[in-house]
Amino acid sequence: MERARSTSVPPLVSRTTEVDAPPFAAAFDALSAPRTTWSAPDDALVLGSGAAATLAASGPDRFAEIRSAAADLFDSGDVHAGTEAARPRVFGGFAFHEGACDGDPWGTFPEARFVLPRVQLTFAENGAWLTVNAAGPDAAVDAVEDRLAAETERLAGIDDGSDADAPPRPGIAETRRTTSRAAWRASVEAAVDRIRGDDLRKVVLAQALEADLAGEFPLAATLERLAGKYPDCHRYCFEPDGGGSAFFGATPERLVSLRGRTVETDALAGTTGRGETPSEDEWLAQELLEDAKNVHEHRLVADTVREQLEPFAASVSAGDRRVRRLATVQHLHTPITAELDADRHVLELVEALHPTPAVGGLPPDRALETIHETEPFERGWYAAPVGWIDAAGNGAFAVAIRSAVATPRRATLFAGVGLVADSDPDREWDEIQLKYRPILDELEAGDESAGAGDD
Ligand SMILES: C=C(O[C@H]1C=CC=C(C(=O)O)[C@@H]1O)C(=O)O
Repeated sequence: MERARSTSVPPLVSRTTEVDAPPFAAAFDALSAPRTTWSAPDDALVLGSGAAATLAASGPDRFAEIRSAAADLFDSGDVHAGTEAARPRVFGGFAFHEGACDGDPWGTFPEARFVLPRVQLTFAENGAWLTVNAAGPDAAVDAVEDRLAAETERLAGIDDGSDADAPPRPGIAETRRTTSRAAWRASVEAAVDRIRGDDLRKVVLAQALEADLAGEFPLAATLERLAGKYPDCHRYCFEPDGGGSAFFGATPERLVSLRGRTVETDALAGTTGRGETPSEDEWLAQELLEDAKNVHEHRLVADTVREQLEPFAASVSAGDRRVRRLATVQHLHTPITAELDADRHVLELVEALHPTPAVGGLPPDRALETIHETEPFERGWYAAPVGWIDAAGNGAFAVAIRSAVATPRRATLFAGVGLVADSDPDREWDEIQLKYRPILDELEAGDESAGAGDD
């Protein structure tokens, strides 16, 4: 069994001060790799830089190994934080399944990797906070306090970029699909046959789209634009050691958040487009709420999430099914909350829930087998859990959809759809194109872009 590797070991020293922070994009550009960003509708925006400790793991025990490495790291913390959100956290994610990072563009992404940032800038409701973390035998309070003073000064000297225009979108020179329309039709028909044959109840099949960029990819500006357009989504960005590429996105799907014994999660599945007018939007939403295929596809997710939480919970309750409206699509959404029956670590819940049938399928083993046999690319961290963990075992995780891996001149986008017995290949193809839009819109540079055609 491979053990989680920690490049640094406790003790952990962490100091925080309140700062006047520059705008997010200016701070992001000024900080060094590996950089991490995390932000959720009910959470502070955190920007991490460097690694005071890196926890990595692979294989079937990767969730447990990260949990135990994080417990070791946080075990002997000497932490002074001015506010809850600025306390040290490790940020990172997991591969969708074992072996999912064996191939392009995932070469630099381990199957599980969490980083305690050396420098953590937190934009919270009660102000901006700068945290410096150190871990390992050489971690010393004096050195951390000196570094905090130096980083505060450095932050104050960052040009806030207010005189400069945000860098433009890079434009797309060329795109390549992993899956032709003919191959897609054949795959969907084969999956639907399996579902009708009782072998499978649901499977989520995905595609990837590789885009050669016409100009340099402006990561900070892209993250800032996504934040403006998707304020209700979880936004995330992870650079592997040394930087050079980044996995990022804006996902509407929370996997799980745990604070104390209170769990919040979402069932999100079943999709339609946006209308041209408010009344068309409303009509589409109503049709989605009543559509038997989408309701079935959604119910499988909501029921499974509830069932998976039950063994941990004193109570589980689900809200009404509703429509979640995003900039490019509308989804069926059921919010689910639970109270745990005992203290648990958030990664126990992550492991139990992933992959939900919103990104895997049912039964899970058969769905994963179908995904392996069908998809001609590796999912890597796409559709997998990304988020953070703190010293108390609290944390928040999102499902990394509406995402891409980007290097300065290339981006690979991912999108998938849930298939049930009456799924139609062409409608599902169109849905995939809609799900590329959040990232594609940030890559295309108006008219001069080649864009992603229909076939
Ligand atoms: C797998 C994806 O979306 C999932 C989440 C919401 C709705 C979905 C659907 O309607 O098919 C998918 O289950 C994706 O965006 O790549």
